[in-house]
Amino acid sequence: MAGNEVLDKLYKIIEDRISSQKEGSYTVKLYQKGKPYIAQKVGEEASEVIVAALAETKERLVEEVADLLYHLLVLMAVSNVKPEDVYEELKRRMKE
Ligand SMILES: N=c1c2ncn([C@@H]3O[C@H](COP(=O)(O)OP(=O)(O)OP(=O)(O)O)[C@@H](O)[C@H]3O)c2ncn1[C@@H]1O[C@H](COP(=O)(O)O)[C@@H](O)[C@H]1O
Repeated sequence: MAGNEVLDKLYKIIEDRISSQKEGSYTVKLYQKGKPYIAQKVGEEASEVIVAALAETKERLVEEVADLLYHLLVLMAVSNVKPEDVYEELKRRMKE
């Protein structure tokens, strides 16, 4: 899988978890706690990215960015925002 396909694939898995309510899924656990809780998790993960960027190793930063991206995708999924919506907005802004 090409690197740029990973977020799309993860988003689809997240959508599947939410629709199937798969047992033992962390995504389902987040979904059941509701959007305010998921939004709060995004804030916490963003703070952890900041700490890692300023005071920890590159490896920790990579892990924290991955945590943030995952939680952001869950928040997008429960808000019915697709990755394509974000890609379109980024393309619209893009200056070359
Ligand atoms: N990419 C991720 C991913 N990144 C981070 N996390 C989870 O995010 C949590 C972050 O840790 P925290 O300490 O902040 O949270 P916690 O204490 O475990 O839980 P809280 O009670 O605080 O919510 C960990 O439990 C990680 O396992 C993820 N959980 C799932 N995925 C992927 O999402 C897909 C669906 O996973 P499931 O829903 O678990 O099947 C799969 O492809 C997974 O690989």
